[in-house]
Amino acid sequence: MSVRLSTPQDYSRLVDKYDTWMFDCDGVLWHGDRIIDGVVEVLDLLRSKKKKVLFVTNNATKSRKNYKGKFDKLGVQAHVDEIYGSAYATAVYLSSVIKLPKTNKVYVIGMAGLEEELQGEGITVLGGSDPADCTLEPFTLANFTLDPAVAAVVCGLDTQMNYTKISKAFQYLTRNSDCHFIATNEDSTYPSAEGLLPGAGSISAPLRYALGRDPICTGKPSSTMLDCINAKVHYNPERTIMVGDRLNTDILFGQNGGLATLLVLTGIAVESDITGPNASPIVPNFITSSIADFRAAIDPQQ
Ligand SMILES: C[C@H](OP(=O)(O)O)C(=O)O
Ligand SMILES: [Mg+2]
Repeated sequence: MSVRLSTPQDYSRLVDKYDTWMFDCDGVLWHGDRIIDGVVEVLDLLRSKKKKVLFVTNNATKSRKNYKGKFDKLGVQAHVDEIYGSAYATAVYLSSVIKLPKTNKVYVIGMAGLEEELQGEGITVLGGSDPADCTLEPFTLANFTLDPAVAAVVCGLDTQMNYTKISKAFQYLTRNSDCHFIATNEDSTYPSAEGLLPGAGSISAPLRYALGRDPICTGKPSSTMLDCINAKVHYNPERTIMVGDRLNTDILFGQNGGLATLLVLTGIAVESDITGPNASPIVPNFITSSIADFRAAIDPQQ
């Protein structure tokens, strides 16, 4: 049963109870490039109380460095080592978990931030933002030469998705049975500033359907993202809380990692997801409308 936070004591007690706060980004801190009201004050409150703050996003369109630029632009204090994205988790998964040989290459359906993180791990990338692949020209196999060095296909949110990219990825995944199929994340939608848009899960869907095969997912709720954090940050899971807006990624990620979970209703999840006949079986520990509600925990005497 979830606890609905409501009184100033509820918020101040939660702040006191947890030392490490992991925040999802889209739908919790911002919608696109529009910051959610109250976020700066509440993050400042947590930092003033010496809380560890981490940012854990499934959005693979940006690298950690890109995100640092976004935080700076939005006036949110963040250090690049506090930022964990599914692009980074995917790069670490390829380099350190499956230990992809550096002679191999990766075909990417995704954007520059994902390419940057992969290249940061010494991985050679094909596709992605390459103009030759970002085309609406008809794709024909007669004009395609398979690169035998490609040993993995990575699929993330790609606003330049097209038939050429799906077809090339399909060739790599069907003509080489050992080729890894990896999705940065499986969010069906994501909350832009103007409303919902198809997410990375809707970008990999055509490939899944054509292949009849599911990818390995490296983003939330997969433990890969938490493994990346564990490799860099020391924290006590019992005094750590994951704050998210999507039940089947953020809250499930927190539960899988043995963390407390707080659902906010400023992003994907809506009231009917948590109450009523069609409520999700994924039940957060705590629920509040917005991160801004924690302003009630800011001592007016301070
Ligand atoms: C929605 C998700 O980002 P997050 O909410 O994990 O920051 C994504 O952009 O697919
Ligand atoms: Mg989110």
